[in-house]
Amino acid sequence: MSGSDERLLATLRDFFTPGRPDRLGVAVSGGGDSTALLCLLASWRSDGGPEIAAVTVDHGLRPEAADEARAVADLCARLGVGHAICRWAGWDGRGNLPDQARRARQRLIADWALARGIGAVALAHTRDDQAETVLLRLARGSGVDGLSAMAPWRNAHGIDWVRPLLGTPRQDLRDYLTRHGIGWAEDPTNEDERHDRVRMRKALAGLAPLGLTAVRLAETAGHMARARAALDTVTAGLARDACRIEAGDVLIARAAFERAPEEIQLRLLAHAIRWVTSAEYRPRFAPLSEARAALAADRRRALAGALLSATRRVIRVTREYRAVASLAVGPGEVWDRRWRVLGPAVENAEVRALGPDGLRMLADPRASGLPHATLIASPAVWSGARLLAAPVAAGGSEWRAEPIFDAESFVQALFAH
Ligand SMILES: Nc1ncnc2c1ncn2[C@@H]1O[C@H](COP(=O)(O)OP(=O)(O)OP(=O)(O)O)[C@@H](O)[C@H]1O
Repeated sequence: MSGSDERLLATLRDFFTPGRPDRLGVAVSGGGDSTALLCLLASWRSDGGPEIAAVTVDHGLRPEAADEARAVADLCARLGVGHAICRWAGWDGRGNLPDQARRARQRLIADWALARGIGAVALAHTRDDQAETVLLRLARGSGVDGLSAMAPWRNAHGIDWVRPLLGTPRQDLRDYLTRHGIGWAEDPTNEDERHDRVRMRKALAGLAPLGLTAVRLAETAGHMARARAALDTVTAGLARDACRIEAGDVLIARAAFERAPEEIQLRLLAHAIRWVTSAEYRPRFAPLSEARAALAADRRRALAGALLSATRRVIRVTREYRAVASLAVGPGEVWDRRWRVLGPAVENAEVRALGPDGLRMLADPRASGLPHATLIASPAVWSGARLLAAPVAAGGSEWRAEPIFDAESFVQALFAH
């Protein structure tokens, strides 16, 4: 084994120390990076590394894809590594194809791992991928979170995704394969200049003589990741000390909020909005910053499906009625990803927002003490235009609204990065 091979193996060992899993999944596209990761993990396995199993997703989008997946299967057979091919046949011809393909791939790989009791899957992103990501994020005006680029570890879809090669140059992996006479597939989209990432890769070559190298950009990502973790910790502290959950709303003690630095205020608001709306992404900076200024001036703002309002003592982040006005599910089903309304079997019963009409039908609309905005966005049971129950707004019926959300998760999610 050459010294270069030894260094690559040491990278893997260091990455997984402490906490080396007994079994590890590896996602292999058949490209150079993931083929090298597969071979390195197989080599480590025979020297004390974890058991491994490999998976390839055939998106069925390029004619060569099936052959490439078979080539990975052949290589795995030679290495004595179990391998599965998952096929994606889900594209409906609409939407952003690369994005849909990536999401489908993640779900397929996670399902593959979960079905085998594999808790962690390794991806082969390299230092060059990291540097390209930083450049792409710079071009979008990202802040600390965006510039921290890809995390070496993250949990999603019920499994851990790990990137042990984030500090390794792509060329080192290609050299490794060449040294060992192992071939790989070149994905033609990696040369297609219609992709921003490809143009960034080419631009990097021109920027390197100015000192803007992949090494430097990856270092920036590392600094930003540490800063991000610190900011998240402070935000979580504020969430723990100054926030409570009421009927699914986030209530923030205003004095404590206003004492916090602007960056922490923005992070807490973004987190509260995401939590209340179950959104995948945080709101964009400009409208978020504008909403913060509006609150400081005692004005309300609707943002990304949430309604933000302030009284003298409390900032309240509520689900916006307009965002849920057209949602309808059967009793017992999840409504707005947040509530499940349960009650007696009634034909034609439907769960919809209470809305202003429903609120007017209540005998005592003020009984719960909750604000108007919270009440109209709360789940209610309807039969056509007839209100059967409003379990959040008014008790005393056979119907109850079970929160799907967990109030504890509001603080805990901030520690999850
Ligand atoms: N079709 C696929 N099947 C399984 N894993 C994949 C697939 N595509 C990508 N991956 C995994 O995700 C990682 C990142 O994907 P990305 O699209 O950036 O890589 P890639 O261009 O396919 O390159 P490579 O295989 O050389 O890493 C890959 O390194 C690999 O671990």
